[in-house]
Amino acid sequence: MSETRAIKDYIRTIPDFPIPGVQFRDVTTLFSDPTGFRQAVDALANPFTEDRLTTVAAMDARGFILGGAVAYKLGLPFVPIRKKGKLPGGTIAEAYSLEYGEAIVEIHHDAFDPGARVLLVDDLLATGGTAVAGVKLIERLGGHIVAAAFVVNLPDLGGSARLRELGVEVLTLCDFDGD
Ligand SMILES: O=P(O)(O)OC[C@H]1O[C@H](OP(=O)(O)OP(=O)(O)O)[C@H](O)[C@@H]1O
Ligand SMILES: Nc1ncnc2[nH]cnc12
Repeated sequence: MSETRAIKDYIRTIPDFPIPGVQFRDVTTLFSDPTGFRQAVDALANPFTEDRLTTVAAMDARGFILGGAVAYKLGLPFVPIRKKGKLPGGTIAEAYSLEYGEAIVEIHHDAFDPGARVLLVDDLLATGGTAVAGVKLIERLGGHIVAAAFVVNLPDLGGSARLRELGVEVLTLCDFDGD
C-alpha cells in the first residue's frame, strides 16, 4: 500500500518568484500527482456536502483547476471569476491588490440567480485581496458565500483573518509560515 503524504508535502517552494523576496508556493507539483490532487479536491469538497450549496465559483487561474474538480465532485454549476477582459458576456468588476501586484477580476452578471449559496475556491490565500474581490462580486450579484476554501494558507499575510473578519467561513488545507 502506498504511504499517504500530507498535502503540504506535495507543494514546492520557489524563492524570489515572481519578484525578489516572494517565496512562491507552487501547486503544480500537487496537481501533477494524481493521489495528491484527488486528496486535495476531496478535502475541499467533502466538508460542504450537507450545506445546500448551489454553486461553486473559483478564481482565475489556478483556482479553476481545483474549482472545476470540486464542482464536478459536488455535482454543481461552476462559475469562473476571471481576470479583466476575458469573459465574453456582460460583467461586473472589482479591483484588488495581492502579494505581488494589482489586478481586476470580473464575473458574468448572470452567473447565478440571487440567493445562490456559493462555495468560493482558490489554490492559495495570501493577503486575501483576490478572495475578498471574489466575495464582493458574488455578494453584489445577491449570492451568499457559504465558505471560501483553499489548499494553501499564508497566515502571516493576513488573508484568513481578513476573510473571517468579513464573516466568511474559511477552510484551508495547509499553512506555510514565514520561510
Ligand atoms: O491572497 P492574495 O494576496 O490575493 O493572493 C492569492 C492569489 O494569488 C495567486 O493568483 P495570481 O493572481 O498570481 O494568479 P494566477 O492564478 O493566474 O497565477 C493565487 O492563485 C491566488 O489567487
Ligand atoms: N507566495 C505565493 N506563492 C504562490 N502564489 C501566491 N499568490 C500570492 N502569494 C503567493
